[in-house]
Amino acid sequence: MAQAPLTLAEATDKAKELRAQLNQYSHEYYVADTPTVEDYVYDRLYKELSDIETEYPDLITSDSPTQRVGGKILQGFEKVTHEVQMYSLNDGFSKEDIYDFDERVQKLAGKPVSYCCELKIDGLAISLKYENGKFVQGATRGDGTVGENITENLKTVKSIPLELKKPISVEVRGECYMPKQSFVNLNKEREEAGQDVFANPRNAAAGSLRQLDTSMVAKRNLSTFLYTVADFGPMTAQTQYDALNELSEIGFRTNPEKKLCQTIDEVWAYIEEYHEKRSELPYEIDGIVIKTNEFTIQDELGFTVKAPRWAIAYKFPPEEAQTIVEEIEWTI
Ligand SMILES: NC(=O)c1cc2c(=O)c3cc(F)ccc3oc2nc1N
Repeated sequence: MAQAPLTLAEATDKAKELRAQLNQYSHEYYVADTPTVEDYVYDRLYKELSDIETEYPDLITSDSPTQRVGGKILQGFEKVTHEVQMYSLNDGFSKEDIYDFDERVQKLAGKPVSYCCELKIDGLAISLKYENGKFVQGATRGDGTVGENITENLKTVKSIPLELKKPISVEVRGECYMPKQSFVNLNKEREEAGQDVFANPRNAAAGSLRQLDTSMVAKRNLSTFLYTVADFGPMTAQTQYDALNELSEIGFRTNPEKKLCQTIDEVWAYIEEYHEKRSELPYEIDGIVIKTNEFTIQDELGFTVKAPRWAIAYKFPPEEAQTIVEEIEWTI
């Protein structure tokens, strides 16, 4: 039976309730990877909200899940200057490089140092700015000082919160990537449509974020892992390991495979462990990032012109691209 139309007051309350419920379900699904409801439950509530917003467009808010579908055609991407430089990482390619890094760091720090180890996600570095908890700007790294404003495209990436769990102003950085399975599906579609295929998930993610039609980006199933706090605002973490947990607490998706290592031997064991596990992961990694864990040590060691002295990226030898695709096709 058709429901009696809602009054504006009823619609306002109902829209608020639906937004909160849908954003919670979306956080569980896209950020925490722990969905609690079936898709049809989400879809039914989404349609209810969408119908209310169609009836009362003034009720649409910037954090409404209906704003995720894109639908804007951009004229181009404006330039954004990073107030906090977005550096790159120095690379290491051998066990010796990693032990030399440890020797340099211990010497500079003048004491034993613990390391936070993270998988090196093979995607596109992004910077996200929030004011009073609301997502206001997203940008690419660019040359580290000037990047491109891709806010509208990043709004369609479901794991990027449009509103944080706390109304704080922060700037965070991380990687936007395309899961392996999405990459295979996208290339299959493109091949069937007679289009060029992407060489790897990183290129596919970069190509997706450069789309001027935001509804195209929404369909690319991009995701994120956040790993750096550039402007802390009221965040209190004193170590990289704690910062990752704090990022997760305020609503960001962070990578669960991190490890706090007390010695470089533990770091090397972690590198070997994930070199083995690499092909089982649902996303591409091209190595391991090793960072001194304490921020006081990071501040002491500082940066060269190009990169932090307190971190190094161990790069895995390139995996045969074909084996990745063959392995996934086998699982379809
Ligand atoms: N691709 C990555 O998964 C990843 C990349 C970086 C960086 O590029 C990076 C660059 C800096 F100047 C400092 C810390 C960083 O930490 C990082 N941590 C990560 N997990």
